[in-house]
Amino acid sequence: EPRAPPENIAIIGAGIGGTSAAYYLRQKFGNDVKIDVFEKGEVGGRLATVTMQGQEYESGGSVIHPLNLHMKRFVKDLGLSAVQSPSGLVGVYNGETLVYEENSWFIINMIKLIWHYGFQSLRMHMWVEDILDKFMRIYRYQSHDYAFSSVEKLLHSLGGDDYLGLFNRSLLETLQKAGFSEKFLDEIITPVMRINYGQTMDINGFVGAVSMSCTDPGLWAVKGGNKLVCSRLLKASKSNLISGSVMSIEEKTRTKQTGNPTKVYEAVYQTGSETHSAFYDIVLLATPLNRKMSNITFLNFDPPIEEFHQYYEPLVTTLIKGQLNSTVFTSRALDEFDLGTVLTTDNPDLFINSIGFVSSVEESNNPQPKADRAHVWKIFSAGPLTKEQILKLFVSYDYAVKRSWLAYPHYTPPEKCPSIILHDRLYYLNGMEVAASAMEMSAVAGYNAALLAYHRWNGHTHMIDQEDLYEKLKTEL
Ligand SMILES: Cc1cc2nc3c(=O)[nH]c(=O)nc-3n(C[C@H](O)[C@H](O)[C@H](O)COP(=O)(O)OP(=O)(O)OC[C@H]3O[C@@H](n4cnc5c(N)ncnc54)[C@H](O)[C@@H]3O)c2cc1C
Ligand SMILES: CC(C)=CCC/C(C)=C/CC/C(C)=C/CSC[C@H](N)C(=O)O
Repeated sequence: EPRAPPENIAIIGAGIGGTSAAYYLRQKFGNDVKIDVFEKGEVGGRLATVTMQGQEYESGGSVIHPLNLHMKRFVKDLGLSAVQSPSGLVGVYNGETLVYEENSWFIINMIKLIWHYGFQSLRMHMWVEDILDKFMRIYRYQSHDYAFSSVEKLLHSLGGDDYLGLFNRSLLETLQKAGFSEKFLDEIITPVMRINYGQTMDINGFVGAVSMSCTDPGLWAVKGGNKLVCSRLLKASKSNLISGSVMSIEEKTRTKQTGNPTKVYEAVYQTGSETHSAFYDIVLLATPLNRKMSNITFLNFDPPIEEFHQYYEPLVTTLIKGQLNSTVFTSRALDEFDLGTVLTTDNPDLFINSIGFVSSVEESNNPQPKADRAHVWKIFSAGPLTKEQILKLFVSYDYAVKRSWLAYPHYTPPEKCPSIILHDRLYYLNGMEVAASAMEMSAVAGYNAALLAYHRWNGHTHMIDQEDLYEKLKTEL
């Protein structure tokens, strides 16, 4: 007889990871289970917007890759729509001059890239494409309900030891071994790592490939804001949103009038000034568990639940409406400055990682800012910008809005991913970020955790950590 479904499930965190998990748990366990989703801040988490002059702009997760099939499917299933997110013409600034500038003519760009870097740009594109092709296998595995009990086993299922090896070596080591030149690595690869992860090529090779995929055409975003996916997933999953902060989790034994005593988890949480507790059969932790980001204490577990010390990179997103001082980057006349995004090399004198022209969440990016007009620009920096620094970058500005984050893991390969199964029916999603931090990665983690919880609840061990899945499913239609 199939086991009766659980009565209560708790998900801590209403970002894309937690809300994806809620969506898939509902699909697997059916309509009778109660799903509570706890959120201490805004639904969406690191998918967030800031408002300037009545317009909303992405301040957190902004672009989605065309091959991110979970995000694509959510937008379709949840009645949302996409807007294109072109970055406009890209330049690379080294603190003195633009070492590379894109041209609006494709053929000119090809000639410039070959002139400066030979065929390395083409080789890089092929390396990234191979890694993303293998990553796409996860969608077939999950569509057949297969789950993995660790991030390492999931990565290994995509491409064996070599794929897992990406995760254990730095991007620098990987690309040096592949024969890429220092000039190409310093002027093209490092600036992309700086805009996407605020780090250098010391990050692991897998997240480096994920980061480089952001140079592909066809990047998009959700019209109205990427965070809408989370609120719509919550609604579609018929979950209960509890606006409160979970402080502790402890395993308890509950005896009922009928039947045997059962093991449950007690979650103690605060809403406003009041403290409450509730009991759950299954708990999913959909937030980074380091103290600064979630501050959840695991009480009386034996053995104790590991402490999480994963350092997350501080990052500040600043949105400024003003007229860019293009003379910072080039001596050319203002009206000849046509770059939409300026990346930077790893120069300690530079106080920004990047600056890019952005449109509101309601419209597609118009990639061609007019140099003589005030636009909204998004700046990523390690710390808050001073007024002097802003006045260096802008001839004049009307508004500046900033949002500070603990944005992504600080990557230090060889990486050791935290466990997904922390205890019998206690699951952790955000270890996936140690492989790569992106909204699609959290959606994959949410789906995987939902499948894992479902199969472990029902004893479907054959659906977990299956070897050679790629070969097994190759013949499936
Ligand atoms: C500035 C920035 C730019 C980015 N750009 C991109 C991009 O362009 N494309 C892309 O794919 N990714 C991007 N990312 C990464 C992406 O946004 C994240 O990987 C993803 O949103 C993480 O989702 P999550 O649900 O795993 O975690 P989060 O979004 O962090 O959600 C965790 C939630 O848990 C809540 N929480 C924590 N502790 C508790 C508690 N004790 N009780 C209750 N609630 C709790 C938090 O408030 C939070 O809402 C960016 C991130 C940042 C910061
Ligand atoms: C998960 C896979 C296979 C692909 C995801 C690619 C992707 C969208 C990665 C996001 C990387 C990231 C964290 C970017 C942050 S900055 C984004 C953008 N450049 C901006 O300026 O907002």
